Order: sequence, then C-alpha cells, then structure tokens
Amino acid sequence: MMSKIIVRGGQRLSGRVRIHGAKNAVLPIIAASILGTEGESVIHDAPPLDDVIVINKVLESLGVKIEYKDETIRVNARNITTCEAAYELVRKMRASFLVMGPLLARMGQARISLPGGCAIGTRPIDQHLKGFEAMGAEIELGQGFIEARVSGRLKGAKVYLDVASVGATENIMMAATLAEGTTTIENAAKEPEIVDLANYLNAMGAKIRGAGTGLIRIDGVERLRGAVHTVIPDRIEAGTYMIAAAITGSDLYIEGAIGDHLRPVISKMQEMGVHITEDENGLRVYTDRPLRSVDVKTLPYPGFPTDMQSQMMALLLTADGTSIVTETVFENRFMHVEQFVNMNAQIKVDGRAAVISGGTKLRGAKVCATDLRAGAALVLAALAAEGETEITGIHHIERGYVDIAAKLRMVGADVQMVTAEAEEPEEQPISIFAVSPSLA
Ligand SMILES: CC(=O)N[C@H]1[C@@H](OP(=O)(O)OP(=O)(O)OC[C@H]2O[C@@H](n3ccc(=O)[nH]c3=O)[C@H](O)[C@@H]2O)O[C@H](CO)[C@@H](O)[C@@H]1O
Ligand SMILES: C=C(OP(=O)(O)O)C(=O)O
Repeated sequence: MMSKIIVRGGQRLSGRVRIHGAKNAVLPIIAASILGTEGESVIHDAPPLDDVIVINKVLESLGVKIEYKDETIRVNARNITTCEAAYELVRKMRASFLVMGPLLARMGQARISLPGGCAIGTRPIDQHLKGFEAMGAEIELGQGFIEARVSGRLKGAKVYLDVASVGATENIMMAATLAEGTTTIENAAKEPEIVDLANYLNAMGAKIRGAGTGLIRIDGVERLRGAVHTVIPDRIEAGTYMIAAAITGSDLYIEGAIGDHLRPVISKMQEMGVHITEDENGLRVYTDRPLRSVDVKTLPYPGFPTDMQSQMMALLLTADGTSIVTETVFENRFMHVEQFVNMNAQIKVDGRAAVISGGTKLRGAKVCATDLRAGAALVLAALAAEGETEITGIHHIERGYVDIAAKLRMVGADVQMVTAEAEEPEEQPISIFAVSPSLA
C-alpha cells in the first residue's frame, strides 16, 4: 500500500494554525554551521521535516556532531573528518549542495558526489561555481562528482550573478565569510531566508552587510564560532494555510506569520477579495463573498514567490472569471495542472503561462503529488472539492510541511493521513547538477 492523504472536501475551517520555522532558512543555516570551528551552535525553531533530517545526516557524514530534539538542533562542528558529501544523501535533496561553500571556505576543498551521465533540466549550479572560481577555487567536474579546491584561503572577489539565485547567493555568502578580503555579490537574491542566514553568520562572527538588498558585502574574517539562532517562520507554509482559509470560505488565524515576508501573497489575495488583517503575532484571513480572478506572475523576492504558485492556482480555480498565471522562475513548474484537471479544473498551459477558467465545480479524484508545492496545492483544491480526494506521492509534501493533515484537522478539515511502511522516497531529479544553463 502507498502512503496517501485522503481529504473529504466542503468543511468550513476555523481556529488557529501555528507556523513552523522556515525549511528554506534552516537548511542553509545548518550548512553554515560547518563554519564554526569553536563552540556549539544552537538552532531553535528547526522544523521536524524530512529535508532537515537529510541535511543533518549530510553534516554527520562529514564528522559534525548533531543533536536534534524538540525543534532545537545543537551542532558541534569542531571536527570535520571528510570533505566529501556522499551521493546516497545528496541524491535525496538538492539543497545538500549548500555544504559546498562552507566546506571549501573552511577546509580548502569540497567534493559533492553526483550521479554520472548527462545533466539535464532546469536547476543549474553555474552561478554557485562562478562565485567559487572568482574567489580563487579550482573546479573539477568529474564523472559522478564536482570538486572545488583552493590552496590557502579563498580570496575576496566581486561576483555578479546573472540570475538572482537564492542558493548561489547563500553558497557564495557562506564561502566569503572566511575569505581573505572583501567579497561583493551583485544582483544578489533578496529573500528573507538570505537575511536570516546572514544574521546567523554575523552572530557566528562574520561581517556581512546588505543582506536583503541586491548588493551584499562580506568582509572575510579568520574564524567563526557556533552561535544561538532562532529560525524565521516559514512564509510558504503560512501562505499555504492562508489559501486554505480562503479556498474554503473560512476564517483562520495564522499564528507566527510575518506579514512583511508575505506582501505579494497578501496583495494578490486582497485583490481577489479575501480579507486579511495583521497584528504582531500573525495574520487573520477570512472571506465572505465570491472571489475575483487575478493575474499572477512569479518573480524573485519581493515578487510573487514561485513556491506559492501552485497553491495560488488552486485558489484561482475557485474564483469567478479567467486568470493567467505566469511562471518566470522555473521552466517546468506546472506539473500540478494535469492533476487539477483530473479534479475537473479548466486550465490551458501555453509555455510559461497557464490560463485558468475559474468557477468550475472541483470534484474529488485520485491524484498524485509530483513535487512539494504541487502536493500542497492538491490538498488545498481537495478542501474545496465535492467528495473525496486521494493524494499519493505524499513524501514530497512531507519534505516541507510539518503534520499537514493534523494541522488541518485541528481547524475542522476532514483530512486523514494513511501511512504505509518503509516507503523509499524516489530520487530528486538530477537537474540541479546541470552545470551550465545551456545544458538545461
Ligand atoms: C532550499 C531552497 O531554498 N529552495 C528554494 C530556492 O531554490 P534554489 O536556490 O535552488 O533556486 P534559485 O534561486 O537558485 O533558482 C532560481 C532560478 O535561477 C536559476 N539558476 C540557479 C542557480 C544557478 O547557478 N544558475 C541558474 O541559472 C534556476 O534554474 C532558476 O531558474 O529558491 C527557489 C526560488 O525562490 C525556491 O523555489 C526554492 O524553494
Ligand atoms: C522547491 C522547493 O524546495 P527545494 O529547492 O528544496 O526543491 C520548495 O521549497 O518549494
């Protein structure tokens, strides 16, 4: 039997949903803890997610000591015993590549084992490598691995990113903390998770200014030590529950959500006619009328997040009129469309745009989560659908949502998780390992 989530749609929701710490902030922060040669790091609000367990294992495989209890991770990185991240772990999660910058900066070398064969797809790492090379590293791309080496310390450099990549900004920023001299990252990504990482690195003793703007300046220091840090709340988890409220015509308080991190999502939902009020502890989301269609285009922060695109599309399916959703960040992030269509949605995809004819009655169906946010979007659509929806492929959802079924049940949804024994998650597509975008 396969694990699945079963949703019976049509329930009104009410109450509070507590938001966990941000997956996309905690992953680079755990990777960054490799840089601490003295003391211990204590990372609070680390969400209990599969991805967090994987990155912890990657660090443990390098010799780092990790204790993870009650959403707090203690990291002791005094002894690093190998500079190689093994394929068995890296294959489970693309974000494992974030250990490259810290390892290279601290140890002068890093080797990430990768699947052999040709690299295809849309998540290249050329910008990460360009940054490391600018800082004096030599990169070798072998059969089944990428290796970076530098003799002595990395050197501060001026790095211009061709695309404002979140991962490249993080990897280069981490590497630059221990470089000799000053590094600037131009066209840096501005996501809140980058600010959170910079705050943690600065608490470790780094000198980073400008995180959250397009120009980050890092003055290298000789060593970093462990630090205490609390991870920011997950804006994508918060956005997902905001849509759960709107799609069911309900009233929910999203506890811990930071409005400032959610501006584009709040604005678009308000344009649709959803009511959203903010206070210092979170957001209240409620609706009392039919929703209007809107057009949405994903962009790097502070634009509309690609990680909310599929959930927003679920909401647009229930609005009156036609909406156009344009995905500009990733080339192939419309896998949920086919699944929505199985639920009686009317959507046409034309290249990077999806045209949604809202207002058709969604019907429960057997559908499959093809990736993390696509899976979350199916749960949302199912909450609004007539009858029962069965969602398989839920290991994708569990990468990024803590107890999604239980959290929704607590506010009145009819959602059950049926767990099968020992299901080995499939590999992530090897596409992140496309070294240059032209291979994509
Ligand atoms: C763990 C984590 O934080 N994941 C997030 C991170 O992924 P990730 O850091 O992988 O995403 P990037 O910001 O790097 O990717 C954005 C775009 O840049 C391109 N690119 C990226 C790197 C590179 O070297 N060359 C290149 O061309 C990618 O193909 C993509 O089109 O940001 C994405 C964009 O907000 C989110 O969807 C992911 O949830
Ligand atoms: C795409 C995502 O994550 P990752 O970059 O880890 O695949 C996401 O969080 O939506």
